[in-house]
Amino acid sequence: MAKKNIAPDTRVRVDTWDACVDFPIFDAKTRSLKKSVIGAAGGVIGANASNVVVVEALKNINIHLKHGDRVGLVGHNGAGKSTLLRLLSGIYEPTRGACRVQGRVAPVFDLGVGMDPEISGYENIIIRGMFLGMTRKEMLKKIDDIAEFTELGDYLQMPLRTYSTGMRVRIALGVVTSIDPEILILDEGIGAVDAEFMKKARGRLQALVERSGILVFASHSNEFLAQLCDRALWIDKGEVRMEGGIDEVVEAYEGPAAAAHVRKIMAEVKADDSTKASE
Ligand SMILES: Nc1ncnc2c1ncn2[C@@H]1O[C@H](COP(=O)(O)OP(=O)(O)OP(=O)(O)O)[C@@H](O)[C@H]1O
Repeated sequence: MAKKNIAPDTRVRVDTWDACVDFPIFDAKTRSLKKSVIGAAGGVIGANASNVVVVEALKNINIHLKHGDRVGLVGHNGAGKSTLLRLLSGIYEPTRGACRVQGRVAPVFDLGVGMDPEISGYENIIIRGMFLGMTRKEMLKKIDDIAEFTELGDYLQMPLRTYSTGMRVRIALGVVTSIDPEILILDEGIGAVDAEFMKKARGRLQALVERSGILVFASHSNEFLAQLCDRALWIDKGEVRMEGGIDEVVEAYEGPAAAAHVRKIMAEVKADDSTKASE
């Protein structure tokens, strides 16, 4: 894709300073937890000063993102990736430490939020856009373009409850890539679309990130990470274990074969981009 010379917006930033998120679990018994337990998956389980069981989902997170950063989050189940996305979206406040997000955030992870199963795809496009801060009038101007992008045809007149997960994701991606969020927060769920559609969406997502700022994307799919991001954070038991290029982090997390696959995809994306740039 041809890079446009747009001056980076220094106002758009994401910063966290020693941010922690604990979940108190009031109905768990501390007596059965003799000491802090570390299992293979999940955050550390401990107890707070009042002897209430707490899950330490995030611990001392320091991240500093600026315009143009495209960061992937990798890590085991329960490592804290979704909690971090929610912290950056303002859904969770840090229990300790601080988190400051400057810019318009569009979270695309809870496809249930801002969508109504009983109304049509068309109407859902409008309410999803309104959920992300657009007006009805602005959405009406964009609806034809979004409808065409989703390729859902007559299905757009059917109630959303008749859609598959991937069809819902098409609507969510169509809406989010048609508006101009400054900070885009995506998770795994977008992997529910088929490969061909993802290829199309990738172009729009990349254009969106170039136009408007920061992407944070949590995924177990190295393929999607390599397509959308250029840096990665390995989240492990609520902490940032490593930060670096996608291939370096995947190599440390999953080994050389996975890293080789990531490098192959990065090379394909680069070749694809230079073809488009010369067109
Ligand atoms: N609402 C909640 N209440 C209590 N504990 C929670 C809550 N949400 C997450 N946790 C705990 O916080 C830890 C981090 O969970 P999180 O969902 O952020 O992990 P993840 O890295 O996104 O995992 P996955 O890859 O499986 O989606 C886990 O131990 C989980 O049990």
